[in-house]
Amino acid sequence: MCGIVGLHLREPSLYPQLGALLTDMLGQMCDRGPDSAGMAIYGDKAWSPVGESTVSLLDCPVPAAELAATLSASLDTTVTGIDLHPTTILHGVVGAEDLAAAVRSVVPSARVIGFGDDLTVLKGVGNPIDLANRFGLPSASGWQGVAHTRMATESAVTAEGSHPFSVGPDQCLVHNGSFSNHMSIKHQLERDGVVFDSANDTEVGARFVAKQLAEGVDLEKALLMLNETFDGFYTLLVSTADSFAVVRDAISCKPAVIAETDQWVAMASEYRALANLPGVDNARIFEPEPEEVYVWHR
Ligand SMILES: NC(=O)CC[C@H](N)C(=O)O
Repeated sequence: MCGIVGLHLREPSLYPQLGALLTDMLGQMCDRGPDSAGMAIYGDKAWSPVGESTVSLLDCPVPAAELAATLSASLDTTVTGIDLHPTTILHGVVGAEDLAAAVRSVVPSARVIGFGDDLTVLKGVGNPIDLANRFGLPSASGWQGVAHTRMATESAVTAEGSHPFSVGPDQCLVHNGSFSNHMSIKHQLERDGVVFDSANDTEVGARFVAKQLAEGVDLEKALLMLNETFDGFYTLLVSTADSFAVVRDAISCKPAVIAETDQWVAMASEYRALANLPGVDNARIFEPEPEEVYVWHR
């Protein structure tokens, strides 16, 4: 299984409710993925302050404040750290790629799991709703959020194997299913210089999409290329600094439902995760078609 939920808000008055709405959606999907969970929030002003970049990392060997002090000295700017075990968040007035590079050099054993101007990624092992509450997701705000509950198929149950996979700036990809040809695609990407963090099949999809985006391909085209390249089962929710997208494989046996109103676009593995959204009774609700790419822009 695995459970996916995502919410792209169009109506700014709903931004303060993003975390509460997403937590309720995630709670409905706990039984689809009890192993571990993760979430990506776009625009929370405490985790990703305006004008600063944010880096999320796993398994930081030192307290966030200590790492932040070291980074502040080496980058000559103020870096702030937040401990949300096992995730650590760092933000500062410095480019996201520069902050991520500095983190990798100061704490090479830690794993960068997200970076960007607007994005915070949180992941962990355990009951998804317990993790969400521990991270403080219910009080998060923002304009877009994605969450995932994992039942592992392709790699061990670890925080690094949990979704989202966020491997490009402000990008996030979550997956229900399993890719059947991911090893050959991974080897090709490695020959092209792409470096992987985990043995997970979903990371291959995320690295493939990130590579296309980095080369200037737009998100819709990148997902069409993914359709042409990847075999297996997949429902994917992919988000970027300004977009929210859904794509499924040709057979589409992994469930997905989309609901859309003037105020928001939401996607989930099952309708029950959408049932409490405000105004859902008047939403346009549909099941995404096989191999069709759906993209909404901010
Ligand atoms: N159950 C699933 O959908 C698993 C997704 C993915 N193959 C993983 O193992 O992380």
